[in-house]
Amino acid sequence: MALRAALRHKCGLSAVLTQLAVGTSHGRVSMPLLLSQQRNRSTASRVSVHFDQSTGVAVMYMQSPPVNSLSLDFLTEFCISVEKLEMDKGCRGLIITSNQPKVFSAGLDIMEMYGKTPERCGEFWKAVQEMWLKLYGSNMVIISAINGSSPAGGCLMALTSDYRIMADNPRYNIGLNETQLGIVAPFWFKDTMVNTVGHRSAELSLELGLLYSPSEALKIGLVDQLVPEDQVLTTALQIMTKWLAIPDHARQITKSTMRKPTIDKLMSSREADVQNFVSFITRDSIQKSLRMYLEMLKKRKA
Ligand SMILES: CCC/C=C/C(=O)SCCNC(=O)CCNC(=O)[C@H](O)C(C)(C)COP(=O)([O-])OP(=O)([O-])OC[C@H]1O[C@@H](n2cnc3c(N)ncnc32)[C@H](O)[C@@H]1OP(=O)([O-])[O-]
Repeated sequence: MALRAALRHKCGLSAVLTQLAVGTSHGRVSMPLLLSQQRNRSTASRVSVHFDQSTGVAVMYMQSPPVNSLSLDFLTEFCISVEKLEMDKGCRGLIITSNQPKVFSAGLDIMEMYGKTPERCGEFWKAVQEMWLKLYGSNMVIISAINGSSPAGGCLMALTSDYRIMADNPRYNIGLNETQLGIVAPFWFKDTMVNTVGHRSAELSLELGLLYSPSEALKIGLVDQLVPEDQVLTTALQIMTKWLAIPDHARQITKSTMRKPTIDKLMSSREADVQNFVSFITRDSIQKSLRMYLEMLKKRKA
């Protein structure tokens, strides 16, 4: 009851305490749950958060069909959910995974960058920054349970985690493939990649817009562990237990020491970064590249 009241007080949003049992398909496990998320009256929730108070671990399922692309609506709901967990002192660990088949996240929603006004593009980019800041600077242990492909912004999301576990399925890929769309990953995408795989691998990866198979991603350190597809979430829960055995304050200060310079760099230039994105993405030549890429995606499907 106290937690329920606290959540209401802190978030100003409805928090629903409920006991649920989650099925065992797609690597999901059964556990008692606290479901705490924003309810949207007109649309289905794009994220679903299952919080086990007894372990202090929340599992966040992205469920925005068809491919969990990061639209403004998705990012808004996602950030509210992360913020609520961050404010809940009982929540020490967060696992991010997907409820969509074959895809973790297709990255930024291309339709948010194509044919939109500069104002709308700016609003969208602020939301992308917000997602990165919330995840990369989180006090929680964050583990990505990557149960499908994860290109571009999907890869960025995974890169913000403390640990990445990917399904060992050669049909999936992960990487910052922005140059293949004719667009440029901003400095903070690049810095997050460099911090993870080192300068040379990041340089090759970003310039060529490489998408890596799970085994290639493991080789360069883009992911930390591969497991059979049906074990991604259960492994994430096991690994989380190890991370939570470290005293929070020591781990959090260490994490902050590692990440603060990268975070400060964006914090000190957020507005300039928005202006830079808007002027770049609204160029005719970039809009043409995006249109061609969208057509290619449709053709590939046909
Ligand atoms: C400076 C900026 C930095 C930018 C960073 C980014 O993240 S840029 C983003 C870079 N991202 C990429 O390059 C990833 C591009 N996507 C893919 O490579 C594949 O979709 C997949 C591997 C994620 C899933 O394969 P699959 O065979 O399971 O699925 P499928 O291919 O059949 O697609 C189903 C439907 O979803 C649609 N749609 C897909 N992605 C996006 C999107 N991001 N957005 C919007 N829509 C998207 C697709 O058109 C199709 O629509 P339709 O025809 O039904 O109306």
